Amino acid sequence: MSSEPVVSETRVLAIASHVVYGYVGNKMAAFVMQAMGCDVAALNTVQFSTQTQAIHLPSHSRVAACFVSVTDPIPGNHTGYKQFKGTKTSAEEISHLYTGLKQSYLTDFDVMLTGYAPSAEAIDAIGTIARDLKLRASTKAGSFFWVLDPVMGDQGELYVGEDVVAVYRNLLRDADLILPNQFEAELLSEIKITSLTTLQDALATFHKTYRIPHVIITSIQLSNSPSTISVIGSTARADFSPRSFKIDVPAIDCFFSGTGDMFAALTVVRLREAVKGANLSGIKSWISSDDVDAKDLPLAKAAEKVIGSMHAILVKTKEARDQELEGMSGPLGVMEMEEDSEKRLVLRRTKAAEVRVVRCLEDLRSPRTDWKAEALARDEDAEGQEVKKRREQVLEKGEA
Ligand SMILES: Nc1ncnc2c1ncn2[C@@H]1O[C@H](COP(=O)(O)OP(=O)(O)O)[C@@H](O)[C@H]1O
Ligand SMILES: Cc1ncc(COP(=O)(O)O)c(C=O)c1O
Repeated sequence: MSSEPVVSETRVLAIASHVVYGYVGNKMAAFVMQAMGCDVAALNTVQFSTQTQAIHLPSHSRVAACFVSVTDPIPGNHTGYKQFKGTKTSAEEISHLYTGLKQSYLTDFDVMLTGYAPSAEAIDAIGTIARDLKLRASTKAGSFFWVLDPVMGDQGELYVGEDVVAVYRNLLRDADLILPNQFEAELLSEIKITSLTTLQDALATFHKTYRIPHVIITSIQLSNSPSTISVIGSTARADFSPRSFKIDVPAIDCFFSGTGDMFAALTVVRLREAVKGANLSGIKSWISSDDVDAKDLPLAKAAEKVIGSMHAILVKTKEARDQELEGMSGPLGVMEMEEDSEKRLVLRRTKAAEVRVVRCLEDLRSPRTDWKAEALARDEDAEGQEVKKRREQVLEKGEA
């Protein structure tokens, strides 16, 4: 494993959550990008005590727009801590903070990375910032690239208001790369992904209808194999049809928090590197022709490295967590209040592991090279090729 070069001179505006404890949102993304040599300006959309995302509050109990104070117990499935406190940044505050940057002429960002935002209004405000940055970059013939992680939910459950979906759909046209998970891709494309064909249809919708040049669906269950996570990426061809690839990764039997943010941050770094720091905006400047095979796309090369780092770090996180949990199977009374018991209680209750990112800098910088992209065919293509092969065999036999 050779040490990888880090990206220099990349200025990123990162808009996502802040948590006091743990590694999700900007706590994860800003750390990763800074560790890899980027200058990061972090604008926080919430300030919470801990991760919360996987807590699925029913719509009627969703908390007020500006202040959150949730106490134990929270009903339903959750993978985060059962309680959290904190505040949400309003749309006005987000715009105000950006105005502050503009007034000081501090808007020369190469990339904007956006993650979780707490309301439709806040997401709208983020869209306005993206458009403004794009306009400013274009008037100076500069480069600007918006990586949009449309954080809305997972595995069939929304953890934002229903009004957020339409707001994201309105913003898609301005994004350069989107990073939905399977559920978010289905919500945005309005296509249920059940096969390679429907997957390609969803990708085609992003490219053709929304004119998004690049898409990575960060996790998808395509086959019936629960032991594999597929990462699917696509860069549009000149006619906006998908040119897609797949990278299969073994699923680790553990829930992690912050993996979406880690994936996004590493993608920013590795994509800049894959195009050798070139202007990311204007797909033509760094993808010369339609002949480039899907598996050789800069997006695919970047994704291979992203996964190479992530998988190594997640394996180590799981090992460390297993060690911590080892020997904790004895009875644990809620009344045991000494520090160790409290910690054990928290560990047991919290299903989502905090990724050990700060302890694994070497894995961030020198990704493993085990995961390779392969071009993705459409079901129909595969079927068509099978039919063609059989026809050729019949013809050969006939001629013989
Ligand atoms: N249990 C897991 N096993 C292996 N890899 C995982 C696991 N959970 C997350 N990942 C990695 O994290 C990436 C992003 O995860 P994903 O669940 O799609 O993020 P999110 O839904 O938070 O946006 C995946 O592409 C995969 O590489
Ligand atoms: C407040 C909060 N909690 C938890 C998460 C979990 O993140 P992930 O979906 O990447 O695991 C996020 C992600 O942005 C978050 O903002």
